[in-house]
Amino acid sequence: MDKIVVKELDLFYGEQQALNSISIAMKERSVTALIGPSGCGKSTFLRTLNRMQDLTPGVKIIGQVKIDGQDVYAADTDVVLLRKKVGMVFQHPNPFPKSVFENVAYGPRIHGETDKKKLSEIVETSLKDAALWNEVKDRLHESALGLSGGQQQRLCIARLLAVGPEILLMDEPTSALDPISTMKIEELIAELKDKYTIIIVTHNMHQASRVSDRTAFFLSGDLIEEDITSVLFTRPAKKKTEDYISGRFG
Ligand SMILES: Nc1ncnc2c1ncn2[C@@H]1O[C@H](COP(=O)(O)OP(=O)(O)OP(=O)(O)O)[C@@H](O)[C@H]1O
Repeated sequence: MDKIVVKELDLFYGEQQALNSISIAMKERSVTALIGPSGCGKSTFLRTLNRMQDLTPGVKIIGQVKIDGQDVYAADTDVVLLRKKVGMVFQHPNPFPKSVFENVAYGPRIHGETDKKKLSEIVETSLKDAALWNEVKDRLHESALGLSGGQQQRLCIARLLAVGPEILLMDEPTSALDPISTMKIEELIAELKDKYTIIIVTHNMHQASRVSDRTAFFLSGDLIEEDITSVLFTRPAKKKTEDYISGRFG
């Protein structure tokens, strides 16, 4: 079933158009990778899915984004609920300067959970689901800033999972990590897709082919081609895609 359906989406930063009539559908419980050279609009597109662009002055968006059939840009959309449902992980892990426990408990608390036992359960489950529990269970009350970069990124994922999202947006989640930490995040993505719909921006085509079911290739604000990942990388339909994946530019 389609979880996200985008139709003819244009985005302008002031006068400059950064997305040109993007149409794409993303299935529930699947991983879609967004690839393309720097500045092609991958991150911009990703941020339209949970209205992160609302925070950028001068942005104009035309077209439609529907999640579970609901128009994300409708006037009555509750943006706080939208961001609970559509969580985001960034390029650089950004845990709060608080304990491991408090990082994960933060979201549920904001959404009104006060029961200590319930909070402990949520923290444990979220850390387990983010494949971090075994590494931090004895240091839950130590600062999150003492964790390694890879652990911090998994903590940020646990922090998202704690509020019960359905869609996870990942903007180059491993670009600041070493190869082993990267591998752990990739393994985690493979596990998470049983429950969540995942969209990942990556500069790394090997990563796209390892983690995603479908890949979308962006160029200069256009969605050039979107297909099953193995098809896009072996038999692309468009010349521009072929040039990019064979390393002729970008
Ligand atoms: N806040 C902003 N204000 C103005 N222009 C912006 C803003 N953010 C991005 N842009 C422009 O929009 C275009 C797309 O940028 P975007 O960051 O989405 O590309 P990207 O494909 O994610 O690139 P990268 O891989 O380098 O992160 C670029 O031309 C960029 O300069």
